[in-house]
Amino acid sequence: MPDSASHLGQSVSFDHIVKSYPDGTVAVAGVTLEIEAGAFVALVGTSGSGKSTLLKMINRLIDPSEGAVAIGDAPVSQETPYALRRRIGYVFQNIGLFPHMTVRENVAIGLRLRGDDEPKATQARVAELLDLVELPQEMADRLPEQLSGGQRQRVGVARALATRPGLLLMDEPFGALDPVTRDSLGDAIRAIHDRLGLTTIMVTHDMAEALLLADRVLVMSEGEIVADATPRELVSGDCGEQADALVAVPRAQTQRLRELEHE
Ligand SMILES: Nc1ncnc2c1ncn2[C@@H]1O[C@H](COP(=O)(O)OP(=O)(O)OP(=O)(O)O)[C@@H](O)[C@H]1O
Repeated sequence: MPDSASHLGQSVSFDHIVKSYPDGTVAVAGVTLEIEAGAFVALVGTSGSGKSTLLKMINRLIDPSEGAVAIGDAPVSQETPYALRRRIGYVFQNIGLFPHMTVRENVAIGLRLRGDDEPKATQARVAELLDLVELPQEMADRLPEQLSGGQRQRVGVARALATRPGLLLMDEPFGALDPVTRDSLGDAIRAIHDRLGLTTIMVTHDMAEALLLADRVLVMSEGEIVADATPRELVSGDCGEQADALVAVPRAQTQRLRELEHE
């Protein structure tokens, strides 16, 4: 059960979205889809398939050339990018913490920007967020350079959730991490998603990660969604050539590990 009504996930819709650039590149070539409130969706595909472009059109880091994106019933184009981003959590690879600010200051930055900086309340909220991302409280006074890569990503998640957004966007959030850290952070994110009742959209090129964490997997190729299926459906096959090729990678690895066990 979600523990905080104020986070409440929202639906996201893409209506005939195209993004093309002056040099003729078509990054997104006509995407229409609806992501239901509360879903954990993974966007997978090979490099250059348009995943990041599609994600960044939700928080207006990129505006579409054609079509409309909406959160709930509200078109994102009607809100200023600044206002929009204050209510959408965004986590990306190498999270971009401010190096001269402590963990506490980094986590609280969104609260401060909206004028919500009463010291006691901020302190309490930061403590709550550190608990949520399973970081020890004593790390609040450290600088980012005094943390491991995985710990820094956890700070990034805490910062993204500080203002209680209902929507969490993640672009390769575990990209730079070792496999063990990646795995435990993935589990932590999924638990946070469930606990807060968020809508989460995660870009990854790792099909295994998508299959293990998401409820629904969208496969992109050359700017189009070529498969839209649950992990179970993807593993069963028949979700199209590109999807099958991506699923074949973790499948072959699992098979090889099984063989090693019996050698
Ligand atoms: N400013 C730009 N001008 C021209 N083409 C661009 C621009 N930005 C992105 N592209 C192109 O748009 C396509 C989609 O890029 P995008 O970053 O969305 O892919 P991606 O699937 O997220 O890739 P990756 O997994 O490598 O991050 C790519 O071919 C990229 O080169």
